[in-house]
Amino acid sequence: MITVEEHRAAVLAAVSRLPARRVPLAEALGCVLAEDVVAVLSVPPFDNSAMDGYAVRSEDVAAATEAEPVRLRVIADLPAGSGERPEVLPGTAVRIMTGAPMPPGADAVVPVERTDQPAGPGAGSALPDVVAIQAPAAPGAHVRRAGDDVTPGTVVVPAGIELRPRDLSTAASTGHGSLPVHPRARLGVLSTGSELVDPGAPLAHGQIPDSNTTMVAALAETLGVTPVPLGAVDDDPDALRRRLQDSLARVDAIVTTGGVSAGAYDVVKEVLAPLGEVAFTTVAMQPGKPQGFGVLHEDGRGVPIFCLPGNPVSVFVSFVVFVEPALRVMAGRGTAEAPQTLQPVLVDALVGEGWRCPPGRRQYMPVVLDDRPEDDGGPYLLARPASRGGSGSHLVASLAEADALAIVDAEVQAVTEGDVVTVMMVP
Ligand SMILES: Nc1nc2c(c(=O)[nH]1)N[C@H]1C(S)=C(S)[C@@H](COP(=O)(O)OP(=O)(O)OC[C@H]3O[C@@H](n4cnc5c(N)ncnc54)[C@H](O)[C@@H]3O)O[C@H]1N2
Ligand code: MOO
Repeated sequence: MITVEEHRAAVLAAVSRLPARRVPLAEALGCVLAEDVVAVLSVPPFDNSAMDGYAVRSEDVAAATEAEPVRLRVIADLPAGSGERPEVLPGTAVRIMTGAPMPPGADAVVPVERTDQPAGPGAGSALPDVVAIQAPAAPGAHVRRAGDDVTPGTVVVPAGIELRPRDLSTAASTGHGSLPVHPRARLGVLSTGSELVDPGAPLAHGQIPDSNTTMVAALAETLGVTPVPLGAVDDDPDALRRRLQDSLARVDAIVTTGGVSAGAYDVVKEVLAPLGEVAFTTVAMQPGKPQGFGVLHEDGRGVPIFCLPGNPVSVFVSFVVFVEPALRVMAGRGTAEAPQTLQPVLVDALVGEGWRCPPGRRQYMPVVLDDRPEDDGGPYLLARPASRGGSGSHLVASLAEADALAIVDAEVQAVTEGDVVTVMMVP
């Protein structure tokens, strides 16, 4: 048996960041930006109105009051998006909407509420011949200047960040329709086992719902990875071989579940072990002992393949401990040199109810966390097993109860009430 660290190091040595490519903004959310975003456009791109109202020459309206309004001839209407440039000469005004370009000659906007005209659409929205301005407007009033926010050439989003919705808005408003990113990985998800049927379908004797495909695909989505469901295959070596061959071109990595231990029908091992590219090993952990990992080659590209054990809790733990770090490296979000970038957050918890541990294997125990009422300087969280059945790798239904995985060293034989354990917060 090898240690968790040894297996994870072997995995990380074989994966690398996906090469950067340009993707449309709609596909860039959550991706790591490969190059600085440099503004091509100013924001705003032109002087424009901040209010619905009338574009005027400020000197024309300097003396305007409600009692003695200044009357200006309305020469044009400028909705946002208008490409017209009517010139505002002394004694005239242009009706203007928020976001429309300031017309030449005008240097201020009087909001519609400071005129004799009705506000809003509908009746009364016809363009008047004359507007009575009831308040003065200083030069620049309600005008948003071109480049107020950003001018061309400015770095607006730095390379290396994980793109958030507002970064995408910044890129769009500064002139970009696509960005160079380390793209979302596509993770092929393949379950094996002749006992599997689709979730929700009726079961014949001996059959069970395929819960692994759904869980692995959803785990991928929580990481911003695109799941590519490859279905469930029977314990038939030819069918598995064909499915893998047909799938390689459309994925960047593959997770299989099941078929990796010592059974007579453990088909994943049977098909992949002879290729020599995938090594099968046992890792000193519980659950998740049997593991396969390697790199398949397709068109000059390496496609890492994780062959996880079939038991659903083993799949969950193996995903978090081995697959997630690799996917984070592929996305450019983590590196082997900074382990905290590869896994969910670790915190301490006080044990409220103990459990037994397997000899010689590090245990990943699904636990429920409760807040502690005490404030004695100890951990704020209280941990107890998520399932009365302990850490059996088939106890899939109670996995939903768990908030975290308690990590217990291989030498520990039992965790008892009052111990402090490290727990990994899991999705
Ligand atoms: N003689 C030995 N037997 C087993 C060993 C061993 O060392 N020697 N190891 C045990 C451990 S530990 C594990 S974990 C499992 C791993 O087995 P496999 O990876 O070969 O998985 P399967 O046998 O295909 O399935 C195991 C279990 O999980 C259920 N399963 C499988 N796929 C799904 C799915 N998609 N959705 C829901 N449940 C699934 C399957 O029905 C089995 O009950 O091996 C032990 N045996
Ligand atoms: O290692 Mo297996 O995953 O215990 O159940």
